[in-house]
This record gives sequence, structure tokens and C-alpha cells, in this order.
Amino acid sequence: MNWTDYHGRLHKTLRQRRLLPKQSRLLVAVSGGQDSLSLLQLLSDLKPKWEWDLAVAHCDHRWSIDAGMADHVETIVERLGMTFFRITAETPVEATEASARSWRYQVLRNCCEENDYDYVVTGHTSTDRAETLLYNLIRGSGSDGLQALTWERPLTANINLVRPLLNFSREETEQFCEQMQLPIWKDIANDNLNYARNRLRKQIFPQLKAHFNPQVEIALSQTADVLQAETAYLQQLATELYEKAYHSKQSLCREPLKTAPVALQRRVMRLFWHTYFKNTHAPSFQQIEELTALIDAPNRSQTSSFPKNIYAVVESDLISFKSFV
Ligand SMILES: Nc1ncnc2c1ncn2[C@@H]1O[C@H](COP(=O)(O)OP(=O)(O)OP(=O)(O)O)[C@@H](O)[C@H]1O
Repeated sequence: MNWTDYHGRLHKTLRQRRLLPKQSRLLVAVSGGQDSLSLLQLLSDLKPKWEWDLAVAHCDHRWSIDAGMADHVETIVERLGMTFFRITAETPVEATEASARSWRYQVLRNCCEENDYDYVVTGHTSTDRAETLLYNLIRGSGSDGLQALTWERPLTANINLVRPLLNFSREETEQFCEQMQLPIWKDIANDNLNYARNRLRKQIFPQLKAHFNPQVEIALSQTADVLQAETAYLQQLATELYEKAYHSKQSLCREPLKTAPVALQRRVMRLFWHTYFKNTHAPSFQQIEELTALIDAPNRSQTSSFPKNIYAVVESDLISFKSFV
């Protein structure tokens, strides 16, 4: 086997971050592009050291522009002698980034559950991470959204999604594929400028690199890493404070919140909102601001109308959700 610096880097990352334990069962998500092909080759080469059980899944959205892609991946996987799951959509998946992503994660999760895999592993790189961070920033996301592509996240109680290539750039996966002569599938959807991601990649990042910072991808990706750790810490503090202030599903005590910093007050209000509305309505910045303002507001102060004719009102020490009807 041709051991390269890339193998060394991934091996070290897996050890330091404890991302994919020895002898675990991994389902590698392979699109056929340079990132996931690099991932597959690297994991296959590292397998003797880690004793994983490796299988590959390819999700076929049944889009005409992808004709031949699933066969291409199948041939590569056959050569490696691995189990292959070709997951084909019953009807063509709606051609938006969000629908495709949500369908893929759902079928990958099902495939793990049915076949006893513990991890879904994807080929996201630091370049993807930088693009996601910038994209979320432009759309006005809070620091939670700015974490952008974490190294791992749970898909279910027993299945984790892991992205072990987050310290590889897209340029590096291209070099690796060239060096290893891996047959990259050229995805023509990547040239489609109707997709926001492609516009960022092809129009905005080249400008940022040329005129602001040639290392912009690394800089943004590192920022995402820092934000991730800080957000996790803040969220833990907010959860503790929320539990202290909790009175019922629709009421919070104001006293414990009064001396808290606004960063925590806002997070507590988000938790309060989500407990009450479940995941049916995401709160806007303005709605969280209105709720937060009630912490120090006079008795009987209230917010404007929230979804489903609900509003929040101060009743001495309590902030309560009530219905207008
Ligand atoms: N059709 C597919 N079949 C299997 N895996 C896929 C497929 N498409 C993407 N993946 C996996 O997802 C990774 C990221 O791909 P891509 O950047 O195209 O997805 P995305 O829609 O941006 O996903 P995310 O929102 O998670 O970033 C790939 O490296 C690969 O591991």
C-alpha cells in the first residue's frame, strides 16, 4: 500500500478526535466525487490498522443528469471487495439541495439501522465547511448555525454521522485522487449556478481569495471549529439556567434570568420557545428579542402575536405563553 501524508493525517485525526473507534461498523457515503472517493480509498487503506467493517452506500436520486453515476461507484466498490448498498429513490427526489440532503440522510440512516452499521461517514472537507459557514452567515444565522458542519453528530441514539476529512481541502482531495489515479465522477450539477452553493464556490470564493485572503477557506473552517466548542459550552450553561427557571411547559420564572448575561437569556428563551412550540415553528430573531425583553419588563407587559395566536405575558415573576382566543 502506498502510505502518503494524507493517510498519516487522517490516521492522526481519527486517533486524536476518537471519531471512528476500532472494530466499528462503518457505512461510507460515496457520491463518486473527489471528496468521497478520497475518503473511501483512505479508509480502505487504514482498515487493517483499525479493523473496521466497511461498506459503501450510494444514493441514487434518480435524476437524469446522474445517469451512470451509481454504476461507476459500484464498479469501484467491487474492485475493493466491499459490500455495496445502492439506494435508489422510489420516485425522483425533488431537485433542490435541501430535499436531496434530507432524503440522503434519511435513507442512509435506514440503511444503517437495517444492516447494523454504527456510523455514516461522509467526505465533507474544510472547503465545504468554509462555504457552509459563509452561506449561513449571509442568511443571518445565529452562532448555532455558524458552527457549520461538525466533525460528528448523532443521526439517531445509536448511529453517528462522522466527517473525518474536515481538515482536508478540496484541492488536497483532488491531488490525492490524481496521485492514486482514482476515477472521479464529474458531477455536472456542480456547474449549475442556480444552486447557491455553486455560486459561492465558483464566484464568491475566488474573489475572496484573490482580493482578501488566499487562505480564506482555512480561516473560515477554523472559525467554525472555535464556534462549535463555544456554542456547545454556552448551550450547556443555558440548559442549566433554563432548568432553574422552568415553572411549566408554558411558564418561566423571571428571577433566575434577571442577572444572567443576554447571551444566556436569549438561549433560554429559545429553549422555552422550542419546548412550547415543539419544532413546528422556528422563532425569528425579533420574536426571541421580544421574549427576552419580558425578563425585565413591568407586570402585564406582553409580546406581539406569535404563531397560532399565541403571545407571551408577564404575570409577576412568571413569563407565560397564552392564547388570544
Ligand atoms: N448521492 C450520494 N450518495 C452517497 N453519498 C453522497 C451522495 N451525495 C453526497 N454524498 C455524501 O455527502 C458528502 C457531501 O456531499 P455534498 O457536499 O454534495 O452534499 P451536501 O448536500 O452539501 O451535504 P451537506 O448538507 O451534509 O453538506 C459527500 O462527500 C458524500 O460523502
